[in-house]
Amino acid sequence: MALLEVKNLGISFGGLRAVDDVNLSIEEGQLYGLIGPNGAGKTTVFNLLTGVYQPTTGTIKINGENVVGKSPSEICQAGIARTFQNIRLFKKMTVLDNVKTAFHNEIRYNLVTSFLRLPKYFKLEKEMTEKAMEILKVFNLEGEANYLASNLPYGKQRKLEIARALATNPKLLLLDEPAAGMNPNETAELMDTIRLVRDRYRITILLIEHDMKLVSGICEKILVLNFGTELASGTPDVVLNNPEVITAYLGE
Ligand SMILES: Nc1ncnc2c1ncn2[C@@H]1O[C@H](COP(=O)(O)OP(=O)(O)OP(=O)(O)O)[C@@H](O)[C@H]1O
Repeated sequence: MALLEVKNLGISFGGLRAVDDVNLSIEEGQLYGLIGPNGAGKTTVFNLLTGVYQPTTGTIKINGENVVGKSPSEICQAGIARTFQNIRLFKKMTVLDNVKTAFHNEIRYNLVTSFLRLPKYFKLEKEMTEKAMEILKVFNLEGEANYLASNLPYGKQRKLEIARALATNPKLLLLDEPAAGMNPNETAELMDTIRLVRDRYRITILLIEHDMKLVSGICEKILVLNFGTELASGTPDVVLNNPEVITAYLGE
């Protein structure tokens, strides 16, 4: 059974069919790319997968469970986490605290424990700090743990967003243009980090990206959208050499 199984997914905004009859089957552990020209419907697919929008048609199953109709937080608990095209960190919080916010889904202590600073509070805080530091190490951000997120350079802010999404312990991680605004060195390093994250945490990754070097370098399969519909899908070498894809996207 595929980890993510999407069938006949569609949504309309007024008269515009932004996503139409999209099908997607992603195996556990796969690194999958979602590409297409501007306005093709890629971010809308992410918004549908994460419950931000409710589809007009179709089903979205994660490990066989249909998540259509669930709220974004319920979907996060079901195992789908995401990052955004424009960075959405808690800029006035430290790098460490940004990651720790992600644990509040799973680690809970009641108000009294927290208010009275009971021993359980310190124990859980220590555990969360250790777990967050472990994740920051994967992203080479442990040295900046106590910096304010806003003081990190752009490329590192992007990595911190991925670290925070990963801290929710997802089965499926959705990355919306993770390399946007990065220079070639930062992009190359990000590619290694994404591979490492997939291997170390055994998670499945679906990413939207315009950087074709990144897409062909790390994705095992690709789905191309154009005007909200599927234009092509398959391995990068087949898809990126498809004349229709070149005309619609690469040749634009
Ligand atoms: N909330 C909304 N209301 C109305 N139209 C919307 C809404 N969200 C998206 N759209 C429209 O749906 C279409 C698909 O947009 P979407 O942002 O998903 O494209 P995209 O492939 O992610 O583009 P880009 O690469 O530029 O980010 C566009 O025509 C967009 O204007």
